[in-house]
Amino acid sequence: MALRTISSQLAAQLDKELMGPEVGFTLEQLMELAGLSVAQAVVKEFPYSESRKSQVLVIAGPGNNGGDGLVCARHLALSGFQPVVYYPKRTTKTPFYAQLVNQLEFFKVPVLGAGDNWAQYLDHTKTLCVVDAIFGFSFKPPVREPFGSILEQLRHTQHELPIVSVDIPTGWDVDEGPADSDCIIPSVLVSLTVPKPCATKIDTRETHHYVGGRFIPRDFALKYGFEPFPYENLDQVLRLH
Ligand SMILES: NC(=O)C1=CN([C@@H]2O[C@H](COP(=O)(O)OP(=O)(O)OC[C@H]3O[C@@H](n4cnc5c(N)ncnc54)[C@H](O)[C@@H]3O)[C@@H](O)[C@H]2O)[C@H](O)CC1
Ligand SMILES: [K+]
Repeated sequence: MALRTISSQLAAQLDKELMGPEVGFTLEQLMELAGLSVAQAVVKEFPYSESRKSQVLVIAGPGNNGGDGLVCARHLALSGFQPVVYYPKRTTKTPFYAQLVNQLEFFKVPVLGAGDNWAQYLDHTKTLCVVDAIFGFSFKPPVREPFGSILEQLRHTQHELPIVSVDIPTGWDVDEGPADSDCIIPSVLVSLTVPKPCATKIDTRETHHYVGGRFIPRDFALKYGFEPFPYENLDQVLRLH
C-alpha cells in the first residue's frame, strides 16, 4: 500500500488547528505524546536489558523537534536507559523548554550545552543509538552552525551508531528528501502524526519506519486527506515497514 503523507505546509496547518481555539490542545500535551512515541520506538528497536549497554545520546535542536527529544530522554530514563542530552542552542521563547531541562535534571539526566564535549558519546561501544531531534518540519536549508558540524559527525558514525530521527531526518528537505549524498541516513524514522513526503525517499532496507504522535481522531485525519493508522491497543507507535 502507498505510504500516506502530507506536505510540510499542510503539517504546519494541521498542528495549528490542533492547538487552535476549537480543538484546544496545548503544545506541551502534544510534545509529551510525541516524545513518548519516540521513546517507545527506541525501546521496540533496542529493547532494554541489564546486560547490554543502555546509553542513548539525544541531540536536541532549538525548536519543537528538540522539545520532543527532551521529552523522549525523560521517558528513556524512566524505562531504564541512560540518556545523555546535547542541547547546544537553548530556546528562551517560552519558559517551557527550561522546565523540560529541569525535569531532566530531576531524573539525573546530563544535559550538555555548547562547549561541552558531546562527541565523546559517539562511541558505539558505549552508546546504543543517537536520537536526532535537531530539526523537524520547519527546517529550511542550508543547515547553519553548529548543526552542520554535528550532522557531519553523525554521518561519520552512523554505520556503527544507529540514528533514530524524530519526524524528519535532519538536513533532509521535508518535501523532497535528502538534498545530496552528504545527508544522514537514519536507521529508524519516527514520523509524527503522519509521514511527510521525504519519508517516501527512505530506503526500507536500511531505515525502519514508524508513525507516532497518536493524537487525532479518524475524521480529522480524513479531513487532511489520509487514512488513520491502525495502532494497536494503547501503543504510541506503529511500525509501517
Ligand atoms: N503535530 C505534530 O506532529 C507535532 C509535532 N511536533 C514537533 O514539532 C516539530 C516542528 O517544530 P518547529 O518548532 O515548527 O520547527 P523545528 O523544530 O523543525 O525547527 C525550528 C527551529 O530550527 C531553526 N532552523 C530552521 N532551519 C534552520 C537551519 N537551516 N539552520 C539552523 N537552524 C534552523 C529555526 O530557527 C527554529 O529555531 C515537528 O517536526 C515535530 O517534531 C510538536 O512537538 C508537537 C506536535
Ligand atoms: K529530526
